[in-house]
Amino acid sequence: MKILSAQQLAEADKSTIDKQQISSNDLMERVATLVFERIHQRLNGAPVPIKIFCGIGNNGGDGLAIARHMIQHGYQVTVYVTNCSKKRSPDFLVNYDRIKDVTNDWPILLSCKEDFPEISSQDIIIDAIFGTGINRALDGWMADLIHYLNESKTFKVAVDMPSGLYANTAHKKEDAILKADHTFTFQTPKLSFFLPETGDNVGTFEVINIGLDPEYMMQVAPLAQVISREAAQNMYQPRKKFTHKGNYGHVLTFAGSKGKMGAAVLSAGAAINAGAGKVTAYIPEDGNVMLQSSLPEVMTLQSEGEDHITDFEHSLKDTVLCIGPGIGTEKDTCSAFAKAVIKQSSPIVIDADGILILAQQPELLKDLPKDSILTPHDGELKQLLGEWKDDYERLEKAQEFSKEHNLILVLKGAHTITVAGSSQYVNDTGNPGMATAGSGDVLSGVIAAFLAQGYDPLTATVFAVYIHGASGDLAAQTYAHEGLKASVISNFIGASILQLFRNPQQPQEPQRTQ
Ligand SMILES: NC(=O)C1=CN([C@@H]2O[C@H](COP(=O)(O)OP(=O)(O)OC[C@H]3O[C@@H](n4cnc5c(N)ncnc54)[C@H](OP(=O)(O)O)[C@@H]3O)[C@@H](O)[C@H]2O)[C@@H](O)CC1
Ligand SMILES: [K+]
Repeated sequence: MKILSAQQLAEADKSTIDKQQISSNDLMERVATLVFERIHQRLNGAPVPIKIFCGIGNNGGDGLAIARHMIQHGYQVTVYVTNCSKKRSPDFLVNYDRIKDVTNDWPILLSCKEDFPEISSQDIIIDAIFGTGINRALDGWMADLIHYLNESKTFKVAVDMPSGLYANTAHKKEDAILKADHTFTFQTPKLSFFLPETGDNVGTFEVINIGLDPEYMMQVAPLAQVISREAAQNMYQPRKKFTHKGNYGHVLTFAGSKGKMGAAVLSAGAAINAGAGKVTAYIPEDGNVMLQSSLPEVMTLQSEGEDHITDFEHSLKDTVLCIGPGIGTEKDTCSAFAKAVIKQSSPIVIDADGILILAQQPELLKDLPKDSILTPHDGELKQLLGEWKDDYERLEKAQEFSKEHNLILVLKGAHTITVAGSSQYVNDTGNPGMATAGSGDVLSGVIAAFLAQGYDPLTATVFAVYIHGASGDLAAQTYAHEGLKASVISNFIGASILQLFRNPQQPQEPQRTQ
């Protein structure tokens, strides 16, 4: 699913009105009806007090139209309009009149702090103050209103966007932004929903298809793409019947050191669990017993170094190299790392200490095969790119780095973002339980396994990130977030691939009858 900028959404809006030969107010009515239906499905006529706060632009117009539908269906609604400017949008004005036709009264105008209504914990707040048209930080009593609403303990639903939030530009820390519990957003999610500095304002969100011009939506170059289940289904490459392990590639993991042999077990184990035909773990000598007893399916090669890898003399022909988990940054490990990456001609997966070594020896970057994949967490990313001032600069710097070195960057986080040149792919699977030691080692093994099975580097990466998150989601259904650990996530890889093609309505287990 594409993520568009606020400006692109306004263009899509215009194009829809032209092509579908409807008025902008017809489109607003369509949107408001769709939001109303979703709210009605959930509330089912419940007699809860609902307070709808409307701005004076089109987001406010949406709010007024939603309010009208709710009132006509018997809901207990009070409508407030933030009287912050005389410049009201034409569609706001149409709906301002229409609601009066229904209630025989004008909505309550708010013009200063003293006008703020009392809010009880039973209320539901619907926020239709600002949407994609916000163009500067809120100030004065409007900022106070947002803080006032945030302080209330009530459930808050945002229309299109939480008010005060920009769709795709950076905020200052002190900006007033509504903290919604749920957001109904129109046509495409906004980039700010996925970024750590702003994502928490959105709560859970659902994207409502409001039928914007399909032609525009098809041709527009998005800011980023969210990898949906459908996209992941299309990436999957089923195995063919008359094949053997040689058809599914050979992964060589270069991982582990004394005290961190788990990283070697996890990356090699994940590569096997994600379908690599063969996996060899290249490890320090002392780790051999542990690795062989933990992973009988995996072959080993040992470095002469007993507690860390000190050398690398092996051939990498027809092998996918996955390098870095738990290797440390000893001097001889760094030279072994350099030897291995220089030898390799096909894309390499580089994680953890491997990224730190690259940051220390940036001259190695030019020796990396094109489309090699780096999977840094933010600490490692800062070593590569330096500090950034906000989430957007982080993405810009990552894009520049990716273009300059012809590499794919996997920016790990709540919504992992894969950056390949100017393209960005936002992952929507995964959960906070996956913030656990070794989770990244598993991801590197999964990416390597898909590369080995013949997926192109970008698809291998984006698909692996999706499957890794989906494995964590499935595992969390049994283990809860707290009980998740990296080896458990790895054991759910197969189940998450199966789940890709299961009907979501289908029960996962037979219903038990007592
Ligand atoms: N895209 C689509 O396809 C569809 C979009 N739709 C809906 O339209 C919404 C976008 O509507 P919109 O463009 O009218 O902008 P909106 O968010 O209501 O605010 C604009 C007003 O805010 C003002 N303003 C701005 N910043 C301010 C500040 N800091 N402090 C104070 N004022 C500030 C600004 O005033 P000005 O900058 O001119 O002073 C202007 O008056 C979108 O989110 C969705 O809900 C659907 O109805 C149909 C399909
Ligand atoms: K809003």
